[in-house]
Amino acid sequence: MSQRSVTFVTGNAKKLEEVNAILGAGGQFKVIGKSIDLPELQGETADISVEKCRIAARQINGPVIVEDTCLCYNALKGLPGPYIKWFLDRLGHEGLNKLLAGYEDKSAYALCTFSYSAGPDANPITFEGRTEGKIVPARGPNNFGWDPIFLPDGFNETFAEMNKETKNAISHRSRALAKLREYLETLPQ
Ligand SMILES: O=c1nc[nH]c2c1ncn2[C@H]1C[C@H](O)[C@@H](COP(=O)(O)OP(=O)(O)OP(=O)(O)O)O1
Ligand SMILES: [Mg+2]
Repeated sequence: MSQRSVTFVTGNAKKLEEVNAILGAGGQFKVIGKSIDLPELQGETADISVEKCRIAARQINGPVIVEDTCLCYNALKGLPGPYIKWFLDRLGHEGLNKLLAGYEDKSAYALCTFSYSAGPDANPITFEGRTEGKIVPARGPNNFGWDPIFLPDGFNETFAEMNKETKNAISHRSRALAKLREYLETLPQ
């Protein structure tokens, strides 16, 4: 079995670490990280991911994957969604909890949308993964984004408290990557 190389364009080292651990497991795929902070559209998540992917494919001039991650509050009808990066940056974990102070419903979901492009002229294809949970006051190490405030359904530990293997088994990212992997396996070598 020969190994396939996949170029993942992201400005986020933690994402790359997880994609390496998930897609790289088993040795079938070799993930090559390219650190470029790509411009992002406003709008629906799938469109953001697709446009990011087009830009990345042009810059790399070859096959690429990218992803866009959302944190969506049900009480806020899906917001902050794709804008979570800026909400987290300005409000912090406490502010992200306070946003829900006026609501009983603390439920939220993490949504990861990968896009794959075969090259600069190809149309990107998207793969989504979603994990349901709720927003809680921060618990656990503050190593990756909003992990300390996301408590996945069925668990007593936040994403930040659980070990990496557990997060990677149930995360939005791993669910999207399972679909992407299946697709990549159908491509000619
Ligand atoms: O599993 C995760 N657990 C906790 N936090 C996370 C996760 N995944 C992304 N995040 C954070 C990073 C950023 O604050 C925002 C998504 O924004 P997003 O544009 O997708 O990521 P980014 O700009 O850091 O990297 P990229 O260059 O791939 O766009 O949520
Ligand atoms: Mg980004």
